[in-house]
Amino acid sequence: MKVMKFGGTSVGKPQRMQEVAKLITADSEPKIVVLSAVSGTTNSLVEIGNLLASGDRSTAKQKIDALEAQYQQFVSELATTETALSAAKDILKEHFEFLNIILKISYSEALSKDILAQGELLSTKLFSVYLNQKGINHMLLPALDFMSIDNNNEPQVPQIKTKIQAILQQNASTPLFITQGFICRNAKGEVDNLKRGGSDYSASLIAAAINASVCEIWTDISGMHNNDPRVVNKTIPIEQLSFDEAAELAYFGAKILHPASIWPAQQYNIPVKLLNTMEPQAKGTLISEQAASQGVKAVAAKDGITAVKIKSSRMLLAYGFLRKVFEIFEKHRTSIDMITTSEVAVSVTIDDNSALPQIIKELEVLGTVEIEKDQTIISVVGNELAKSNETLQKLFTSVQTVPVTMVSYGGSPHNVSLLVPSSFKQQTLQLLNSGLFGL
Ligand SMILES: Nc1ncnc2c1ncn2[C@@H]1O[C@H](COP(=O)(O)OP(=O)(O)O)[C@@H](O)[C@H]1O
Ligand SMILES: N[C@@H](CC(=O)OP(=O)(O)O)C(=O)O
Repeated sequence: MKVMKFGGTSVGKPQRMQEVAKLITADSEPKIVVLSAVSGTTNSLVEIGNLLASGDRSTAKQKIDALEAQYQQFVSELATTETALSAAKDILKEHFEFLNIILKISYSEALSKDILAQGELLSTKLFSVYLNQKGINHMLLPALDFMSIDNNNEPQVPQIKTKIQAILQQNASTPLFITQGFICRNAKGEVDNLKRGGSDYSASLIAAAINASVCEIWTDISGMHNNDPRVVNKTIPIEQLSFDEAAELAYFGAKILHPASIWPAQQYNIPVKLLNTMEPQAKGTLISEQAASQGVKAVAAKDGITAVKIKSSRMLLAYGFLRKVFEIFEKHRTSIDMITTSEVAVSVTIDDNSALPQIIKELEVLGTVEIEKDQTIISVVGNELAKSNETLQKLFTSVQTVPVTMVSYGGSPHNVSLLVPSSFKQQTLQLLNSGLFGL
């Protein structure tokens, strides 16, 4: 059995859904198909939630109506029989009535998650209507029946496994299951989600839970590219990556994959393929245990980083100092990305500033604290990067003109990270594209 995940752009138009139907029926292997929301929908739902949170119900109502009008147009193109059109319109009625009811209820965090879940519920149900119209045998598998996270927002893999396997056993003759990416239930049993872009994570978790033959992530580009195609002019696809390399790239900003989407596949050794819905013949990228070759594979950038530098003469020869620093970040549930130390100072980077004022206050007991906001981590990812002197030499020669504020290497042999002011991000990615890849 395999897992095929289609992202927002792959189901973003009625014609795209028709293409997806062809791709999932191209071979006879049983499959679980994971769909994201139609592209743009989750952003609209976020806006609606934010408007409700700020008490602006009338603009929220306008947004809901505009979204409904888009979906009415969508279903009028997708459904070509009266039965299908009526089924699709019933689905829209149900979900837009729900959004309109929410307008009247007082806003809460839990309600905002319910709002966000409407995108994936709509896309999967409408796709199911289309499959019925085409006479394609399938079953809708509600993600809220099996996908769950614990108190720390971590997926509960053993429970997911038990639940999904029971459903599959009860429906052993069904060749095709359609389910929602992104959405799940939290420890309180409420509707929740795996964070933006989380459908990749859903797919990988499902692939791990059913021990799939492969986890295919279908998107709008032919695999992982060597650099961010939204930022630099020329990029090339990478044919093969190891799990470790792919995880580094996903974590450090390659938007094609959700940051956490690799570990479930890696833990259960399930190959992941990145493929293009618009160009299904293209090779894409195979992600597996094996790294194809040594050397640099790709560069990625992660924005919205803050550097925190703690200087203390007391650090000199003081054991336990780093523990005290890390405990403060841990207490405020703020994870650290990069770390560098010298004898008198330690610098770390964080991507979540929500607890920064309290963190600074507590760090100031240990030493002087300097903060640098609007930074970007540029990660150069590959296999055994430092085995070749040439790689490091080329890397640092490339970025000679950039004011690099931190450098990190050694945490893994697959990553060299540089911290640069965000205003230098594009220039740095471009310089590395020429210096490391000759592009
Ligand atoms: N290194 C990279 N390789 C490929 N795509 C990348 C990379 N970095 C960023 N991207 C962007 O990721 C996009 C695909 O991810 P995403 O928009 O989440 O797709 P989907 O909606 O299908 O899940 C591509 O269109 C591309 O612009
Ligand atoms: N719809 C969700 C989940 C997701 O993964 O979407 P996509 O596959 O289009 O990145 C989001 O926009 O965050």
